Amino acid sequence: MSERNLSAGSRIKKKIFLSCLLSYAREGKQKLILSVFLSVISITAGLVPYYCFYRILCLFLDGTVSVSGIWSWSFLALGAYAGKVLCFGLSTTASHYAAYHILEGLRNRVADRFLHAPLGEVAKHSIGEIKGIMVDKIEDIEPPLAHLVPEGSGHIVLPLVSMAALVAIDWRLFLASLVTFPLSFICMGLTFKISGKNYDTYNESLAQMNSNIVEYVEGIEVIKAFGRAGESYGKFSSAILNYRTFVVRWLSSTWVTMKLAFALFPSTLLGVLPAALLLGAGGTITAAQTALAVMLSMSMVGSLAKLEVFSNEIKKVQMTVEELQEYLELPELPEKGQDAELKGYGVELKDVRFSYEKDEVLHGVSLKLPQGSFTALVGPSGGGKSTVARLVSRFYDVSAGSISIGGVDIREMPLAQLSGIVSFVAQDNFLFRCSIKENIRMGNPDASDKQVFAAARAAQCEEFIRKLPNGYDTPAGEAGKRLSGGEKQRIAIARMMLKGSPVIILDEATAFTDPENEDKIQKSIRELTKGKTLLVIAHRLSTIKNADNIVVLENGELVAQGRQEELLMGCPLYRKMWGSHIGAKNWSVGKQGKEAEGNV
Ligand SMILES: Nc1ncnc2c1ncn2[C@@H]1O[C@H](COP(=O)(O)OP(=O)(O)OP(=O)(O)O)[C@@H](O)[C@H]1O
Repeated sequence: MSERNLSAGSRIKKKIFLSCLLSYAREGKQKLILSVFLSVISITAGLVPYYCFYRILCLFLDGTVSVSGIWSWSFLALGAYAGKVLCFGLSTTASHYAAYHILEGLRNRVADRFLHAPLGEVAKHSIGEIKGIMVDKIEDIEPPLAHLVPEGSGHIVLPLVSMAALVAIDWRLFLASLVTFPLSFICMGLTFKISGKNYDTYNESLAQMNSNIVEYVEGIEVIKAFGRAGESYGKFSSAILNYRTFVVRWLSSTWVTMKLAFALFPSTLLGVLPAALLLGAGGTITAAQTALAVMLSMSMVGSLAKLEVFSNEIKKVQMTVEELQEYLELPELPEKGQDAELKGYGVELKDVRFSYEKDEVLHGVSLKLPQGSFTALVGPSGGGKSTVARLVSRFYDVSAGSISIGGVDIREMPLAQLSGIVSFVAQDNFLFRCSIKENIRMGNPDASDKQVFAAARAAQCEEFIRKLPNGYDTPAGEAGKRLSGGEKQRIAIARMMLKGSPVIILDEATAFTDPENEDKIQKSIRELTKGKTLLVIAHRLSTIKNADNIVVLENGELVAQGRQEELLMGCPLYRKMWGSHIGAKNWSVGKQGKEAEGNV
């Protein structure tokens, strides 16, 4: 069991898991109360036919039997039975409604936590693990939740009423009904103890299996390319085998105690039947009371058996909620509630230090991006360029120092305000499962189709979108498979253009684009970002040579900054990078028999 799980587990023990669940029911709460109420009526109504039968028996035994008497008790029994069925149906409908509200609340809460947590916290969990908890585990608690509260409360009431009736007939009958309880409790306790011990291992092997499945499917291209199909399939199938072996062993370890508990707990008849017969034979109770005692004892069997199943289910729900707690309490980036008043959209980094884990990757970076300026961030790989971009977008908080926009520390403004101000286009861009048009419109949900098309044209998307089977209406999932990396990047740029935010960060945003299109996109970007604060990270130095300020970052430190001419004169690292870039360009253009320098 991981440390994270341990701490989450100990935290939840202080909370009552049921109240934690109910806190997510919101408008489903009234339905849940209604469901409990209807269930208690249903179960109590289920006892009425037994009572009616007892009264009919009394009529026979007393010699006062009449057709009208039998009819009226029979009608009452039938009416009560119909009421029981109706109330039960309404009760479970209401409880399913409430259960799905709780599931919705839990999923929304986890999704919201992921959105507000630092990216590092999200990255600690594999996709398989997250899918396992958000889809499967949460779904698994629906059936117990929908049946547990309404039916459970009804099944508690019925044995209580039956036992009270047994006390009313003769208290010894009540004691006799409890005779199998101690042994069944011992067996149940043992079952819980054995299951509980293995629950964390079960979760780990389930998460492992989920992760391997996701990895296998996601990495299928690499697996094929490197001829690792056999090896990867082996890893995948051994995770499934491990899971199966563990679960079978786990179930076998509790089989005997669980079955004994299930058999003994509802066996009230074992004590009540001999006791009722003895008391009846001795004349302490009447023959009708003897029959009623036996019927009452039999009426409890179903409820007690259900209660036992429910106790198992409750334990499972409790364990799932304990596990969920880690996600429900994922640390959030602290944020202010009210929009901050900014003095413009200039960005400033003051002595910024940052570590993803132990090692510091930015060592006191100070940088000013005046409003409306074009700043380029260049430097060797791993120097910290993308980290700066992620920090300005507040995917993480700085470890020391500060970042401000318009003179306000970005930690002092709500995340929604910041995301409205900053547009971030990364190298790998994600397309959502909706049409290409809607993917672009995500930049500004209020944009008209005309504005969406204009942004797509400016980002050089129009030509390839028109070639898709349904043009702009092609689903991105379908199109995603046939779009190149560069085309996906251009869609992300169109999205950014439509958003029109005052601070724009492009992190290798055109790296996959061919030179001809890149040139056009760069022109559009420059046109559309006029007056905006632009931060561009690029390896192709020709795309940023006209920047107002080129910042060279190496090993997490700012080595030099200035315009291209100044850096070529005063920064050996930049000169070397430029030389390599020109060399590479000469080589590629030279191959096509063109003049390189003229194009730079
Ligand atoms: N999520 C992460 N967790 C831990 N370390 C990270 C993470 N992302 C980046 N790093 C490390 O931080 C350092 C800076 O990485 P960063 O991606 O900012 O560099 P970069 O200059 O953008 O590199 P490149 O030009 O190759 O994109 C590197 O040493 C990298 O290994």
